[in-house]
Formats: sequence, structure tokens, C-alpha cells
Amino acid sequence: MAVTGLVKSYPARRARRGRAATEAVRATDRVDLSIRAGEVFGLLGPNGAGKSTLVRQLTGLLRPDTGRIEVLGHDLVRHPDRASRLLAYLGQESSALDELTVSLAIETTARLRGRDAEHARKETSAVMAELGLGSFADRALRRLSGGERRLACVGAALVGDRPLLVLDEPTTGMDPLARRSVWAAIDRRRREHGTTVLLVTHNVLEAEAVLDRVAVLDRGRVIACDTPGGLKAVVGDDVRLDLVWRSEPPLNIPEVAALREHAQRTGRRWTLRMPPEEARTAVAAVTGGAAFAALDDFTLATPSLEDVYLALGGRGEGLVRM
Ligand SMILES: Nc1ncnc2c1ncn2[C@@H]1O[C@H](COP(=O)(O)OP(=O)(O)OP(=O)(O)O)[C@@H](O)[C@H]1O
Repeated sequence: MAVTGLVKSYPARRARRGRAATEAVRATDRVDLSIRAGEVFGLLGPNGAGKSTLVRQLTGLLRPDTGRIEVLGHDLVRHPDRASRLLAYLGQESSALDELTVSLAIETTARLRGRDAEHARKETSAVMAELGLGSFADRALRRLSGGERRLACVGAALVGDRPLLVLDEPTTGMDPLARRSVWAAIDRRRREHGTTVLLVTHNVLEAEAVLDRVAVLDRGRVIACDTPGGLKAVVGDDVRLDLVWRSEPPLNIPEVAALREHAQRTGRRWTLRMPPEEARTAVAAVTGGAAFAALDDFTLATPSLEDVYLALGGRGEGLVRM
């Protein structure tokens, strides 16, 4: 899949009937992306960066001002109607199938994607088992909790064997168990079916395990694009040390007082970023002596995609490596 020079602007609006005026925004600003077949590709970026606007153009739901979108040899700007045959899209909004039961919603989706009745039924029960949806099978989507409904919508996105899955925040509102089943299902589609997946997510830490490459979007522009490993090189070798104190940190201990200077403090938690050698000394200091009694928990971690994401903070020019 290739995107070239994609631009989409939302026009300015004058204030009207209690609605505030909005300025014109260039939500996608000359975006170029090339996603390989069979790749799980992540789109990261802060709120309002343009991620949803970008994927809605890729799915034929929103017409770009200019630019090209090519999916499996099809020009989706010229033929947006072809998108529904090539890809399954899970948007942020709730589904149009809200009145149906979970099993009927998934089965209907499979039928709409061309499965015969028997195949659709089989595929529905397989996906429901895979995602742990069995106990909700006969409940209407609109009577489920937010996380449960989201999981059912993921189920619907997975049937019909579309070669491209476009998933916008698939795990929103889900508990850890449900999230895990979604990541596993995505990984399985890639491994067993060679499915290409475009994933928008804020759940950077969890998604990292399934992502082959990542683009970071900021104010409509791609400011970085690389493998998770390549992006992590941006933050260097620094490791992250998290210290959680039971109550007040023992500042009378000189080593603790020294760490306080560099710590980012959130409630009882101190977060420090430092070279591995310094981190080892710091861990020895807080776990060896009197400080240990005051410590509730600690973790030492190598850089994650989340660290990259935070470190980029809009200063990522020149990091794009396709
Ligand atoms: N229908 C619309 N009309 C006008 N402006 C819009 C519209 N939809 C989005 N925008 C603006 O376009 C920009 C990009 O929005 P978009 O929803 O694509 O961001 P996002 O990266 O998906 O954010 P989030 O992480 O919060 O979902 C934002 O500045 C947003 O305010």
C-alpha cells in the first residue's frame, strides 16, 4: 500500500448557534507512506495529530484534497468504492450493527464480505472463541459495556479474510485480558494469512510487540518512520529507572537526595532516565541500604517505543527512514 503527497484540510468555521469558531486545519500535510504486504504498521501520534483523518482517507470514507492512495494495485482516490472489497476498517465510532446480537453482527459482516451461510457461521464461532466473546453471543451490541462492544467490533473486522485490516484504536476501553486477545489475533492474522495491518494506537507499550514498523505523526506530518528498534536508537542507550516509595522518600540518605534532583516526580513515583552504568549504581544504592525499607517497588527498563514517542515531542525532523 502506498500513499503519496496526501493532503486534507478542514475549512475554518464561523461561530454559530453556541458552537465556537474553528480555524482551518491541515489535518494531513503531504503524507508519504509505503506499507509492505504482510506488515503490521503502526501509526502513533498525539491527539489531533491527524491519524484518524489519514486512515479515513485510506478507507475511502474521506476524499483527500490532493495525493494518491494505492492499495493492492487499486487507485482508491479515483475508486473509493473498491475499498470495501480490499480492506476491513474498524473506526472509532460505534458500529451500525448496534441493534444486532454479537453473533449476528459478526455473521452478517462475514456474509456481507461474500461468505456463504455455512462458512460465515463457522468463521463467526471461531472468531468469538478466539476473542473470548462466547458469553456475549446472544446479547445486543448496544447492551454491552464499551470494552465488550469494542471487542465484538474487532471480531467483525476479522471475518471475511480481507488482505488489509485498518484498525483505529482497536483496544480502547478494554481490560488487559481482552487487549491481549486482540494483539494475539492481529499477530495470528499476519503469521497465518499474511494479512497487512495498519494500526492506530495510543497503547504503545503493548502494541510494540506486534509492530514491524511505525510512523509517528505530528500536526499532520510524518515526523519519524522506522522499525521500533530503529526508532529506539533515537533515545540512545539511556535506561529508565522507576522508584515507587511507600510514603515519603528518605531524603536524609544522601544517595536518595542526589537522585531526587534528576527525578521526574508523579505522586509517590520517581522516574529517572540515565546511562545503564549510573542506573546500576542507583539501584544498588536504593536496594542495598536503609532506603530499601522505604521502597514499595522499582523497575529498570530499556527504552520502549513510549520513550521514543515522548522524546520526539515534535522535534523529530529528519528521522524518517522508509
Ligand atoms: N470533521 C472535522 N472538521 C474540522 N476539523 C476536524 C474534523 N475532524 C478532525 N478535525 C481536526 O483535524 C485534526 C486531526 O484530527 P484527527 O481526528 O485526525 O486526529 P487524531 O490523530 O486521530 O486524534 P486522536 O488521537 O485524538 O483520535 C485535529 O486538529 C482535529 O481538530
